[in-house]
Amino acid sequence: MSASEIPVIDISSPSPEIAKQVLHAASTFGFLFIKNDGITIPPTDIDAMFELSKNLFKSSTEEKSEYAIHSEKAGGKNRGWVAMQGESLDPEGQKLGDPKEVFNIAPPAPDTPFQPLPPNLSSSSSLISKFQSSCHNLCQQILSLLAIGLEISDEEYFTARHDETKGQVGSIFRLLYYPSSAPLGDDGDDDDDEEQGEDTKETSVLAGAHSDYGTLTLLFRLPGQAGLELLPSSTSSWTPVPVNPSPSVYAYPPILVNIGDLLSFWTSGLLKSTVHRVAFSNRPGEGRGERYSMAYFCHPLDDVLLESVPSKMVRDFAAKGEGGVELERQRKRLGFGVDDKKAKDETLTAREHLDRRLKVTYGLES
Ligand SMILES: O=C(O)CCC(=O)C(=O)O
Ligand SMILES: [Fe+2]
Repeated sequence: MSASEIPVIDISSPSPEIAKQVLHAASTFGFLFIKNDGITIPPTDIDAMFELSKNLFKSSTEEKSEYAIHSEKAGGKNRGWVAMQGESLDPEGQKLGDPKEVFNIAPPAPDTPFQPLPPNLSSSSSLISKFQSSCHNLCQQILSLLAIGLEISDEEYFTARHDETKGQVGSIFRLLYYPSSAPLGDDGDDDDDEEQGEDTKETSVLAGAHSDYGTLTLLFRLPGQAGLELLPSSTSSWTPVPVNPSPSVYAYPPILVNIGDLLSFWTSGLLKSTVHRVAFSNRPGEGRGERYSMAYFCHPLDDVLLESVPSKMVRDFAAKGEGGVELERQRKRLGFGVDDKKAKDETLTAREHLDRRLKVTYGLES
């Protein structure tokens, strides 16, 4: 496939026809663009969030490390700051962690104070929570279209399972920063380059190959800072995805959406959680500029089960033998270890699944 095949869909007037377009993109590419009409997620908010993110990552290591990921100060598990090489999205393929910094912000839960934030974020907490709710609302609109596209009789099947007013969800809004680098060639760490894979002499991998853990991800990038590449299951070559597929048509870059592992599980693999990475091609003698991105990872309520959705289309797909939850698990290398009897034999909840993925990503002990 080529990235130009990923459709830009206008969902401002939802209809069964639009639902089919969303379903088609989700089951073919696992990626789609949503047209940003300027209202869905106001571009001024996107710009303001990027400015906040730049200020945050420019602050000193001492300031950021006060809010270290998983720490009490940062509000607990999966919240707060991840230092350079602090996480590995592809632990089997990469020896070193990703050369990026990250700050994870959870959505405000009912009756719970906003997670503690460093001063340069907390002074804009109303912008952050407005941005998070715009993202959440867009995810709900897409989920509603997917339920219609899949002909699930309960059109609220997905949205009810992502209703943030009903309890704790695993969603995370993530700011990402990939620092610039000096030209490669004489850094003396050839061994590490080799460990990272065959093509790293020509390509620096900034975020290792992975699929996202949750339901849906919304991804925001800056013009001139593309970097994202997909590995469609039908091919073995990495396909770059532009920030704005058609700048002359779309005044605002459309919002990139990708299907996460949970939607893939729920639909026995009919919807594709496509493997992707962030890479930069090294031209001899040239360094790499810094890169910023933001990802909103939409997850369900913690107690939602990883079970098949009631859709004839999903049952028919699974019956053809192309899909199935077990197969999906193997494809995504989600055998959580031979000792993990529960993951093998029982239906996990969304929270149990997320905790297992985080454990692998961060090398957590419990
Ligand atoms: O930085 C990007 O463009 C993508 C990051 C990503 O795929 C992720 O954090 O899951
Ligand atoms: Fe990702």
